[in-house]
Amino acid sequence: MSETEQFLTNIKEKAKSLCRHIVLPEGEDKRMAEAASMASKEKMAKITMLGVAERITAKLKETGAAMDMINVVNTADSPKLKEYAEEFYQLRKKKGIDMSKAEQAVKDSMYFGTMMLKKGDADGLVAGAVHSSADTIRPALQIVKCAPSVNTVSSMFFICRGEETYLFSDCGLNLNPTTEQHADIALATANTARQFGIKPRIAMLCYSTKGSGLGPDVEAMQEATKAAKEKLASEFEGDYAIDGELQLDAAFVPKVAEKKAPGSPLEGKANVFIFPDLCAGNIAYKLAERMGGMSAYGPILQGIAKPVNDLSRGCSARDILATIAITAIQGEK
Ligand SMILES: CC(C)(COP(=O)(O)OP(=O)(O)OC[C@H]1O[C@@H](n2cnc3c(N)ncnc32)[C@H](O)[C@@H]1OP(=O)(O)O)[C@@H](O)C(=O)NCCC(=O)NCCS
Ligand SMILES: CC(=O)OP(=O)(O)O
Repeated sequence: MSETEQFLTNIKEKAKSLCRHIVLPEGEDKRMAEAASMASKEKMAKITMLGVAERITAKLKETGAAMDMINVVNTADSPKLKEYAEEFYQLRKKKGIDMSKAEQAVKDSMYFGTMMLKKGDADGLVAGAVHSSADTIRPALQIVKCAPSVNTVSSMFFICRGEETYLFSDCGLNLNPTTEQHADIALATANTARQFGIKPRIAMLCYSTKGSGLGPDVEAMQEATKAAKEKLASEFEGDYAIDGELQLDAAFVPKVAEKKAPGSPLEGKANVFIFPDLCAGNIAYKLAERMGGMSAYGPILQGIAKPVNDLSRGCSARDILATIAITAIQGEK
């Protein structure tokens, strides 16, 4: 992992200029305290930490946090519980939730934090250092829901080293995307790239390049490429390139692209990689991070109405800090 990574420097600077309010529901985790402490000292965001207040405060003091930037909420006896339970009940009653279940649900910091976001009591949420991705993303899907005119919430990672920044998707949410979902994922990831100042060069990945391999998965990525091209042509604002189906080397190595995909608009210089399914995406990002020594920030949710971002349970405090910065930028108004 490079200390001079350009992406991290840039997003921290941008987040500082925004100083958004980010809620961390897993406030008792040591890495959360370390990340909150770093964010507070750099005046990167206002932070609310949820859990048992005494334990959180003790950990924050150990890290020398700037306490004027951090609010600690004892979730179990917050005066907001009643209001959040009522709202959660209204949102989920059609799904069979009664008032007593709603009261129980919002005592859980993950649901409490998500309700803070819903009610405008925070600008963004970061969790997943303790909870699995499913348990982090589910409350967001139930409460915050899709952004207007979006059908598919998806997730991506920023994969970084030195001056290099790549976007990988979907690595955390959609198990086996349909053709339509693949097109949504490609569009959403192109939009994320643009939001972070990157011109998207999108590769729709497979084990085959332009028909070199056979099978239903090849056909699926050919269909997905066609649908993604159509969606981008009609809905993406900005300059981009897209091609598929491509193997990773044909997407990423110019000399290999010349051989395997001559005439590809990507010319072996893709920076956005769309994976055929969650197995491939999740394994690929962990390979880049754990064997390739690159930084991996995410899963960053795309297409959700307000910024909620997940983490790997194996994350570091630095990963959390980067995710806080990304969340702040996504919430820019
Ligand atoms: C995220 C996940 C938990 C959601 O599935 P689930 O718990 O079964 O929840 P449901 O299917 O009941 O969906 C809950 C709500 O989210 C909505 N939803 C689910 N997936 C969605 C998507 N991709 N985009 C938009 N909405 C979605 C559903 O429509 C439903 O809405 P409703 O309850 O208001 O009707 C599931 O997709 C999952 O487990 N994904 C993989 C996570 C994972 O293991 N990642 C690997 C490590 S990063
Ligand atoms: C993103 C991810 O893979 O999360 P975890 O490592 O917590 O399963």
